[in-house]
Amino acid sequence: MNTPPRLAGRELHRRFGSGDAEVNALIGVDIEVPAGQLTVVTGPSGSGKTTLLNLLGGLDRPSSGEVVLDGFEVLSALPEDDVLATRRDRIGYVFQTFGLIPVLSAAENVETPLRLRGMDPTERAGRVAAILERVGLARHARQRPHELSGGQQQRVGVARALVGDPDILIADEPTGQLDSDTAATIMDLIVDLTHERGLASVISTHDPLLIARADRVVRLLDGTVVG
Ligand SMILES: Nc1ncnc2c1ncn2[C@@H]1O[C@H](COP(=O)(O)OP(=O)(O)OP(=O)(O)O)[C@@H](O)[C@H]1O
Repeated sequence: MNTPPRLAGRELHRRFGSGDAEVNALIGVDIEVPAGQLTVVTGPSGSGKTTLLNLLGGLDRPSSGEVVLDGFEVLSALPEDDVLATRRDRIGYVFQTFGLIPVLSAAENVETPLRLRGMDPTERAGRVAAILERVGLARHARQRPHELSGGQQQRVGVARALVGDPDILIADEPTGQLDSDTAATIMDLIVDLTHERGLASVISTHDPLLIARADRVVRLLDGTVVG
């Protein structure tokens, strides 16, 4: 029997607005995001990439269609509290603009999701140290975001996304603010962590060099999959 994909979108439609102002951002999108693979969503500006990632990550709900976990759990139909619990326990998010809290150190930023879970301080400290080491920032743990380069800030972002040991990673244009060399190193890190940890990773990008590193590519145009 085939293993169902960790994360899938089935016949996803998302409409915004109504009447003359109605926008069909997604029109019947199917996507599979298997464990241990990096799936890249690409397409021109306005093609629906952010809308799709927001649905897959439980940050928004489809107008119709389903987001399905492990072949049976319909994330898009769960009550809001259960969506929040799934997001907290199973999904890590990386943002284009890093999303770090300026007054907190790198380690404190990474620790934030563990605090929200109520994890005890000793376990928190161990987990934070381990993931900072893995992303190459052990020596920068006490620095604040403004003391770090863009690439280092995004490493903090990746560490924060993964410190809680999620099995799904969602990243919307994670390298959009970075120069091309730095973007490549962040992409390599995401690819390696995806394979090491068996993550079902889905990221959006315009960058052809980054698309080339994907295990799977989904191309969007005007809200539909074109290849
Ligand atoms: N909240 C919203 N209200 C109205 N229209 C929206 C909303 N969010 C997205 N859209 C529209 O849906 C379409 C898809 O937008 P989306 O942001 O998903 O595209 P994208 O491929 O991520 O673009 P970019 O590469 O520029 O980030 C666009 O026409 C956009 O204007």
